Amino acid sequence: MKHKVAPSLLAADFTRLAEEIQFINDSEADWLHLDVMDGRFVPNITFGMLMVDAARKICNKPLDVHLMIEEPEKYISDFRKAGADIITVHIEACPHLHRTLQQIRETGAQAGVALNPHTPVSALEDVIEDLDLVCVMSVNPGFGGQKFIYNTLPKLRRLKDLVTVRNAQVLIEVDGGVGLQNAEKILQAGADVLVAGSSVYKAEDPADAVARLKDIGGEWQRFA
Ligand SMILES: O=C(CO)[C@@H](O)[C@H](O)COP(=O)(O)O
Ligand SMILES: [Fe+2]
Repeated sequence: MKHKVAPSLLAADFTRLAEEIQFINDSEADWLHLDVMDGRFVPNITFGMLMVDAARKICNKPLDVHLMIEEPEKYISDFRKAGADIITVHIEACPHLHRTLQQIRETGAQAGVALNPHTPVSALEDVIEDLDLVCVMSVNPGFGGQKFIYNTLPKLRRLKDLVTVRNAQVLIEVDGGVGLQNAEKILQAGADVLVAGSSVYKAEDPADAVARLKDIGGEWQRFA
């Protein structure tokens, strides 16, 4: 399966939001990634369901909503109604993760769980079958434009092994500091989805940046 690229709107020019969302339709991007932050789970506040709702009206590709919020279970149905296709919660914010994942799937959305850099892959052993996506954070969540944490690569290999051994239908997403300089290594370590904020939206030619990210690893993936 060819990997997916999901530009993160956080790095877009907010004075030209409609165009920046429309760009997803016109480029080779697979999904639009939306970073919801509450100022409690992470030390930053971004946007909520109104932005998801606005993006839904413009974007004709799946909306990948990354909830960096406490008590995400309170807002899942609102984000689904706003148009989220994939809803990802943080394992560190979910004392009843299994119930929260069921809640997401009951809305009809795909269920994702994100792991902060310090959270081990082993934390997923008992929920791997209840997931559609695992988002491996390769920066500490809260801000765009941070440096990729290289320990993420062995972590991805451990996650890929777990998914393979359990034959789980789970996509592995990597989020934070992803760009042309490291994408091939990330894909080789097992990623299926690259989230890319700054490396796409801050590029001179964002459509070309997406095309190049999509093109990486073409050969070894085809023969893998
Ligand atoms: O969730 C987050 C950050 O918390 C990410 O989605 C970033 O928004 C990705 O941006 P870059 O690191 O690619 O600039
Ligand atoms: Fe994100």
